[in-house]
Amino acid sequence: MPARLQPRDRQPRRGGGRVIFGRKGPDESDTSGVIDEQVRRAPKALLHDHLDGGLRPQTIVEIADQIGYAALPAKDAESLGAWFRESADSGSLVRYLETFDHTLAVMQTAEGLKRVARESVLDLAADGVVYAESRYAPEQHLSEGLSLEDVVEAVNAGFREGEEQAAKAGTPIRVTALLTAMRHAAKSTEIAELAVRYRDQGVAGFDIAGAEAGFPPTRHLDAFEYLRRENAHFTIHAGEAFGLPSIWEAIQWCGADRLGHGVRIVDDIVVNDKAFGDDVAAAVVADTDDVHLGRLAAYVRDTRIPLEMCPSSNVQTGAAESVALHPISLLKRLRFRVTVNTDNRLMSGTSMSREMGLLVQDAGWTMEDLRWVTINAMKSAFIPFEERLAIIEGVVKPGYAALEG
Ligand SMILES: O=c1[nH]cnc2c1ncn2[C@@H]1O[C@H](CO)[C@@H](O)[C@H]1O
Ligand SMILES: [Zn+2]
Repeated sequence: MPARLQPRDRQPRRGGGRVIFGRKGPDESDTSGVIDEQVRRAPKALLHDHLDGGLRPQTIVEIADQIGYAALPAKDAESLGAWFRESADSGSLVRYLETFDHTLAVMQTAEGLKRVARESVLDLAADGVVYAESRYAPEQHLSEGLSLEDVVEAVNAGFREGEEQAAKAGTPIRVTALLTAMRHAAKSTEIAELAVRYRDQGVAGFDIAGAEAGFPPTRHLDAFEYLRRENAHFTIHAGEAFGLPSIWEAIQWCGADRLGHGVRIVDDIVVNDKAFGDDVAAAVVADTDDVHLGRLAAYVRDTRIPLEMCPSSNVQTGAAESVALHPISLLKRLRFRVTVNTDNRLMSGTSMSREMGLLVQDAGWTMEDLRWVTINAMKSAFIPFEERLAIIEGVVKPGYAALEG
């Protein structure tokens, strides 16, 4: 029997009763502002954030106006932001992905890409993110004549400007790019080669994204085998809208370093002799002694494969019922290599602070848990080991220590 990792009585808390570093605040009814501020000030690391899913609504309106894009579903920033959140709330990944047509439309020029990239860095830095991997699919930005190289260089220029401005504003951040290939398309080897060509110029790795059902990871095996021969890093969106076969292929056929979402790994976990999905409410708070891992789930945990989990996004696409009942809390207690991410800040109306705040408020997470997932994320980042260590030791640990004091 594995050692019990958490006391049996830890139940998800809804609203009030928030916990700061494992203790309740002095006045329970008055801790929400304190914890929100603590979470915002805490150093955060983000591995899974789509550049084309994180635009400011105002920027979309302004660029659309400049380039004469007339198909926006709303004319002012506020209603446009609401439109994205509501449309993405469909319960289906395919419908969720349709909203990207409008963000991609304003990201077809070097100027547009650079602006979006710069602003995303500033927004993340202002939210307390100190390290981010930002992903996008270069093949989706070619409709106005840019080459793949033009796209990567424009985004990199925006990231560098954003980093400079953020440092000047007293919120230093390091941002690196992941190049995504779309899983329904046939450009993955070309994009993998692009990622390797720019590996020393701001690109840290590769990913595949898009509709999961019907497009298994092995469809892109050539790209993954090429990347492995090149000693390059990659993650795969798997186990979000499709279950275990997708995760198994991503790891055991393709050799993914990390999993994007991976939330359906719970399909290989039995809790109280029942499938996770049979009684999610009981499973998510179950005693870890009552949990049995199948071979794939055990492999993922044993080999410390990082899970890039995105609670709000999963609720919107129907991959999870709610943040309170999201499998991330059980996986955290089972000590999987769990990380917390935003996925698409625009479509979910979210930020790292909001995702973390929701886990505290709705699922009973503590600041200690947030520190743990932040260190998990830094350990799993695609930048070199000593640079990861420098951020953990020089930024994350002191940042949390200062909050605790
Ligand atoms: O959660 C997701 N699952 C699968 N694909 C996604 C998700 N979020 C965004 N994209 C897809 O990735 C592309 C490049 O950034 C986006 O254009 C979108 O189609
Ligand atoms: Zn994603």
